[in-house]
Amino acid sequence: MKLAMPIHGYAFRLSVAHAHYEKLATGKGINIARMSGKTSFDTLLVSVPREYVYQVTLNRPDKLNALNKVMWREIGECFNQLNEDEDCRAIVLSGSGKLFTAGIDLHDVMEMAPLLAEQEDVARKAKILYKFIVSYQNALSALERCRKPVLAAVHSACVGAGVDMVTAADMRYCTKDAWFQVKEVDIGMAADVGTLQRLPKVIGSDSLVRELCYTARKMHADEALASGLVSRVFENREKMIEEVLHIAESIAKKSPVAVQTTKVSLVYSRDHSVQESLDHIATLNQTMLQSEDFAQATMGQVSKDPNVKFSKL
Ligand SMILES: CCC/C=C/C=C/C(=O)SCCNC(=O)CCNC(=O)[C@H](O)C(C)(C)COP(=O)(O)OP(=O)(O)OC[C@H]1O[C@@H](n2cnc3c(N)ncnc32)[C@H](O)[C@@H]1OP(=O)(O)O
Repeated sequence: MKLAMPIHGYAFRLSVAHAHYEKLATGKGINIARMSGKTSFDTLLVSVPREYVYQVTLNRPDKLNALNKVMWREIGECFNQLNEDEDCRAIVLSGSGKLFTAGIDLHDVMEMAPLLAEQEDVARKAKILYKFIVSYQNALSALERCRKPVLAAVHSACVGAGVDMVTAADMRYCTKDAWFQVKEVDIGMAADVGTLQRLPKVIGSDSLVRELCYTARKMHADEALASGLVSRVFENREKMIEEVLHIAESIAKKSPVAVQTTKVSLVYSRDHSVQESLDHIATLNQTMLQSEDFAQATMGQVSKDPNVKFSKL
């Protein structure tokens, strides 16, 4: 079948965008990303294992990747930068060492008490806490605000703030020894950086969400799969990373206009009515369907060409 596509006016240009980052080859054949803005992070390892695929690894293995103040800040900075990075089309989020993350750094939590004690008045104390909470919320919401799909790859354990974090990701995968724990009630608090807001939308069963959040019991990989928290379970971390990178790569080969508009629309639709969401995508696509990607991808389908290359976005 031949399809005439009005491609005149579309400049099928090679990307001339200025280089945003430099890839540095390492001995392992993985490229360490040097992004615009901050070039490296103290608590995160950022690499480019496949074309257009970034991997962000939580990297405090000695402390089981507990989220300390620096890591909270760097997560927000990193995902905000990747949102802007035209060389990034999909992101794999993983943890280094023994497990994915042990949640918030409990030493930081304990440091809060003397800080609050400096203030006598409840309103002044509350103001300090409010700023903390909102800045931590924003750090994790950066995963969701980032237009590039985020694929969380969880090995061994994902505790407390880790669950807040992965529920802000697009997809979740885990190893067969993995467990998830909404641990906040065990440290005497209601979760406040995403789990209570997003987990009910992810796994659907309100009853199960409440059980997990009130009891802080562990949910193991088989139950995480059955409940829909994760899409797939893998034998071990190595096999999981390999396969999740493969999924990310398949996303990165598609039109960035199509994928990123899809993410924006899915996030919007989760929080709005069907009609509001239909209006929203109609408004987006009245522009996006004029993109060169639409013409190129459609022609690729018609001509059965699986190797259409899309310009950077
Ligand atoms: C505005 C706030 C919003 C956010 C709220 C978030 C809330 C939460 O995240 S609640 C959950 C907090 N996390 C925990 O309660 C988990 C604590 N850790 C553990 O229970 C165990 O470490 C674990 C079962 C995960 C693993 O046990 P394992 O025996 O394998 O390891 P450990 O010997 O316990 O730990 C090894 C070293 O890591 C340090 N560490 C572990 N977790 C944390 C942590 N959350 N914060 C700080 N440090 C942690 C542990 O102290 C060991 O360090 P070292 O003694 O120097 O070897």
